[in-house]
Amino acid sequence: MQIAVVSLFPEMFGAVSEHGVTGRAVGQGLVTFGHHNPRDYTDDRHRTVDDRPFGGGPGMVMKIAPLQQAIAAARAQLAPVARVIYLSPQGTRFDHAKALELAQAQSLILVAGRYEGVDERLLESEIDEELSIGDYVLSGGELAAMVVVDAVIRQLPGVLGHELSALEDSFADGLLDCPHYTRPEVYQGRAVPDVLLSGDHERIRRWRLKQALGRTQQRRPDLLEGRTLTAEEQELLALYRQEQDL
Ligand SMILES: O=C(NCc1ccc(CNCc2ncc[nH]2)cc1)c1csc2nc[nH]c(=O)c12
Repeated sequence: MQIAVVSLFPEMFGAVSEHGVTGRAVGQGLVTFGHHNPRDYTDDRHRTVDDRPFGGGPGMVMKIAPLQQAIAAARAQLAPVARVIYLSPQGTRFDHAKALELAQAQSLILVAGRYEGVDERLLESEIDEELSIGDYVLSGGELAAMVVVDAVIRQLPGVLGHELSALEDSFADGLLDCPHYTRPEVYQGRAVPDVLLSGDHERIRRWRLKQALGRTQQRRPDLLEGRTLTAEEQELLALYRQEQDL
């Protein structure tokens, strides 16, 4: 997959392109990662990328031309059909389904805004879709773009160790994750649940599924609404509630 970002702060993206699983994917060439700074496409001495809003009001708006030229440069570098996404508080909510969908694309161009946003005519002429990562106010689109990059790269074949880990990623099957433990077996008087030390893999599988179901119901009941529970899951959830005196 080819990814290009259009941003005034390209150096921010090192967080995903130079570290961890995503950094390794870039290093291995599973993903190519480029960036284009609209400031490099300005033609005035002050390299102006923003201007005051028509109609007045606070803040500044990003000018069309530098963005459009940066996007054109990105298009020129990528495979012909690139999906162009603008990260925006006005966008549709990014989720796992969208990450899976974007992972099918041959190339992605992610446009991150600053200031109050971009001239609407840029959106009309260049952007295929707008994505938000949630209902809170960020200082720009870069962090949101990195969230999208990380979630999408993880879904590419060959990126994660054994394929199963992507499937086991409980968001993939709509549940929150179970608790995790590692050495020591007792830490400051707190012991690891015996079941995990039992070596009984079926018992461990059931315990983990019970915990995932119970925690999902307690913390994110909305995730269970769209999900039919198997007979085993219903049984385990009932057990969890008994154990928690729910
Ligand atoms: O560029 C982003 N944010 C910068 C930003 C933040 C606030 C405003 C000002 N909005 C005024 C307003 N809001 C409602 C009515 N009027 C403009 C731009 C961003 C990209 S994706 C994303 N996902 C979640 N949160 C985000 O902030 C983002």
